[in-house]
Formats: sequence, C-alpha cells, structure tokens
Amino acid sequence: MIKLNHITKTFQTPSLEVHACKDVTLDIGAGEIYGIIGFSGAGKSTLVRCINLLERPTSGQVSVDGIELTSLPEKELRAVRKKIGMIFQHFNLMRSRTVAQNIAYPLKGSGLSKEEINKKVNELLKLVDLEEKANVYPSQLSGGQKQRVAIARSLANDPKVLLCDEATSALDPQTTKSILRLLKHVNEQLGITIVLITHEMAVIKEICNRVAVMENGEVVEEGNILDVFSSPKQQVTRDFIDSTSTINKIYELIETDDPIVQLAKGESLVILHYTAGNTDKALISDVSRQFNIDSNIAFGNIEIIQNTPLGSLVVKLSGEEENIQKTILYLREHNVKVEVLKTC
Ligand SMILES: Nc1ncnc2c1ncn2[C@@H]1O[C@H](COP(=O)(O)OP(=O)(O)OP(=O)(O)O)[C@@H](O)[C@H]1O
Repeated sequence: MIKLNHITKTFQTPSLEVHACKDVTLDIGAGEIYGIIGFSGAGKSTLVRCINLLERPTSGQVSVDGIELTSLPEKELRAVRKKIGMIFQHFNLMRSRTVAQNIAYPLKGSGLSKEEINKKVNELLKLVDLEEKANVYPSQLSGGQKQRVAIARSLANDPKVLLCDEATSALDPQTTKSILRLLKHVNEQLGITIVLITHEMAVIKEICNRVAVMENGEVVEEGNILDVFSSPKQQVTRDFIDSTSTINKIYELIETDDPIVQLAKGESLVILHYTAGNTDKALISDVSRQFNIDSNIAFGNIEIIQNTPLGSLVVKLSGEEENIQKTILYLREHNVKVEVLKTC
C-alpha cells in the first residue's frame, strides 16, 4: 500500500544541513497497522510527512496504492492526498466550528449534497461515539474527545491510509488506550492502513503488527513486532523495550543486596528471557521434576504481544550444583536465554 524508496530529506538551515531522513526504504502492506518509533529528533515526523508529501523528500520516491506521488503534478497530488487521512498530537481542530462542522469540512467541494454530507457526518459521529457532541465546540471537549473528532474528520473522504503523528502523546494512559482501540476498530472495520509514529513502546505493543525503529534519520531495525520484541538487534530497540519493562530493577536489587535476591547455600539466581514460542511450555515445572531442583520465582515481567506471552522471569534455583547446570542447559536448549546473576 505504501512504498518508500530510498527517501532522503535534508533541511537546509542558515547554519547547517540537517539530515532528517537518510535513505529510508519501507514497504507497508494494505491493512497493516505499522508503527514507527524513535526518540525525539530521530526523524519520525519528517518521514511520516513525506508519505503524503506534506514534506517533499529531497530524493527518493513515495508510492501510495500504486500511485507514485513524487512524480504527480500539484493538482493531481491534491486529489490523491484526499485518500490519505492524517491526525496530529494537538488535534488541529477549528475552534470556531462545531464538532459536526469540523468533520464536514473536508467534504467541501466534494460534490455531495447537504443531506449526503449530514448523513456522512452522522455516520462518522457514530463511529467515534460522539453523536451527542455534534453541536458543541472543540473547547468544550476533553483531549480524547478532540482526537475522536480529528479521527472522524480524517475519515470523511474515505481514505485508504491514515497517518497518525504522535496521536496519543498528549493523552493520559487510559484515554490513549481508548483512542488506540478506536484506531484498531477503524483498521479492522474499514480496512484502512494505519501508520503511526510514537516515542512510546506501549503504543507499538498495543496495536501494531510491524514496527520500524528510527535513529538519527535512519531505520535501524524493522519487522514483525513479535520478532523485534523477542530478539532486538539494536541498542536503541533494547532501550525502548526496557522503557516499559521492570526487569532491569533486578540489577539495582543485587547492588543493594535486597532480601529478594539474597541466597542460601546451593542457590543460584538466574534471569530467564522468554522469546516467542516457548512461554506456553511449562518449562519451570519440567526442570523441577526432571532435575530434582526447587525453583522459586522472585519476580517477572511477562507481557502479551500479538497474543503471545513474552518477557523475563527472575528465578531462584536450588539443588545440587550439577543439577542446576543441567537445568540451565535444558532451558537454553528450549530457546530460553539464561543469565546467571549470582550463585551461593
Ligand atoms: N523544517 C525544518 N527545518 C530544519 N530542521 C528540521 C525541520 N523539521 C525537522 N527538522 C530537524 O530534523 C530532525 C528530525 O526531526 P523530526 O521532527 O522529524 O524528528 P522526530 O523523530 O519526529 O522528533 P520529535 O518526536 O521530537 O518530533 C531534527 O533534528 C529536527 O530538528
């Protein structure tokens, strides 16, 4: 649905050249929810704005639904852009127009009759669950409601693609979830391909199928979120994963010799990193039985990503030294990454 081919964007400022996007090639399939994550300044906004040519790439080609936008004359580009909706962090609603008027705005000049426009607006209000707010002004709405209006407005022209530029960054976690649920609904019910950029891993985990990680204008890692989460290849990806995990707290606990990590003779403290495909096996009870050891879970961080449990457990193993070694070997053979934190 969206093909970015060797996209480069360089901004020329009076004092220096800023290379916001460097040779980015991405292929986003129809019906995907595709996430682009990166820290501030990584180039995410610039890249997403290159998709609808709000930002014209310095070089490279952009195709959406088989049409190469980068070679279209301005008039045709305006028509094609109508099929690419966009929402923003700060909603960008018109303050002097009501909710219904904001949603109807993109239909100006569409050739639809007043009745048809009203019908469309009512359908969209229903979709975003704001029917009772049709005649109020944006200032009378909460942030989440404003974003719902923006989503409705972005769908007025029946787009095939919806671009979301930090659409939940100004919202609290609960409202973020409800907006993400709405986006998922829009994706599933209307078949719209969604590209969202964010600096929050929680957002990616919640709804994306695939993710691209950006750093310094480049896509440094890309793929199915389960693969990227279970075996990140780049430090920046690990940093994002760590940002939503509590597992690294273990290193602080060891440093302060917290009671949770204190060991008796014959015990080992290990951290088990589960990857896709092995969390559903009862490995802990397997090893206890097979190797006659006791295993005590100190704490853990297991999450469900794309219906697959993924994460890490900190476990105290106690038993004969030889059996603990056999246990570790067995777990590694079952693709669990085992890190021995301390032994006594
Ligand atoms: N119009 C512009 N003129 C000059 N430099 C720009 C312009 N727009 C963006 N940049 C620079 O390009 C780089 C990438 O910016 P961009 O906004 O795309 O990053 P980002 O990952 O979206 O960051 P943030 O999350 O903070 O918005 C930054 O160094 C930024 O300062």
